[in-house]
Amino acid sequence: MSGLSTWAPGHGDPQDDARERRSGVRNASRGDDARPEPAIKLDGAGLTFGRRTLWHDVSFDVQPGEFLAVLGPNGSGKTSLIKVLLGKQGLSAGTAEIAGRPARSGNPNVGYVPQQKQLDFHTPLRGRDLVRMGLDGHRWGIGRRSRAITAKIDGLLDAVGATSFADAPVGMLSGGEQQRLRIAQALAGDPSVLLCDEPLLSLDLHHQRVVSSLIDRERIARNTAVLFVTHEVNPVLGLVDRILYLVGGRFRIGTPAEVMTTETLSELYGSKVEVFNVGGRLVIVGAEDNHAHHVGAGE
Ligand SMILES: Nc1ncnc2c1ncn2[C@@H]1O[C@H](COP(=O)(O)OP(=O)(O)OP(=O)(O)O)[C@@H](O)[C@H]1O
Repeated sequence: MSGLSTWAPGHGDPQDDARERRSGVRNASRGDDARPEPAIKLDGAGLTFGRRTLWHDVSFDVQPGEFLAVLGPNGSGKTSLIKVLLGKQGLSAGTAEIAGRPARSGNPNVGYVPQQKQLDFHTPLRGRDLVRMGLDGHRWGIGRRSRAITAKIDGLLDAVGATSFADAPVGMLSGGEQQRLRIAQALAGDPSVLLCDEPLLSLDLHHQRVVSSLIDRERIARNTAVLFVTHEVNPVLGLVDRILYLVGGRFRIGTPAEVMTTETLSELYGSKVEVFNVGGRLVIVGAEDNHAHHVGAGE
């Protein structure tokens, strides 16, 4: 796998400069003294299942406060990357670190929004219980009823627009309503790294905006690093600092302006892919036609 485009912000693109200011990552990227520990670091990482190599030689850092979108066709290994960072999937090669330590399961500094799965109708929990499960018990002394906990949960429920169904059994809620609760749950622990697997799936346009800007506010307020897997980049295009694009064992990483181009994506897919900017929205033509060739690459 080759990642030709390494992160090199500050090429004079005003949008890039704004992104750096928002995320406060300028010093980190230029090797100044104030360089923080990367929130996420992959070094020579590879993942192979049997004879199939999903990706290899993946090296990149995500800085605190950075918003990285991960794109790629079905089966390109996006969810597997998240599983590695959650410590649920071991690498075949290389290392994966969260804040300087090997990725491990149960890390309270990592928030996770899983790919959507409808909860069982009989799940014996209310919405607010689900959110409460995301609180770090050590910090909040879970078990004690505290006003601070209630206020925290109420604030999160309000932020995702879930107050009106917070006391309903979760299994009875729609997919989008459950998804908003999962996002509140993932944010409840004030994570320093937030891993989101298709968090906008099944949300209507209004709630896509609500959820994206909530995640972004959290990123800014707490300098949270966000790794955001999505098939649809447009809802977060104005928020992302960089894009990691995986296709058939290859990848590119860079700013949206670097990665989301006809030239870069055609090279990555190995066939003609066109990127059009239509009123600020990116329309990609040809990628879905071509990805089938690449899903099995490396086998
Ligand atoms: N534990 C495993 N053992 C064998 N194969 C696996 C395992 N986990 C994932 N795979 C395979 O790896 C490939 C990539 O899966 P992954 O879920 O990471 O892709 P993805 O890019 O997230 O796809 P999608 O966009 O469809 O969600 C799939 O073909 C999947 O079947």
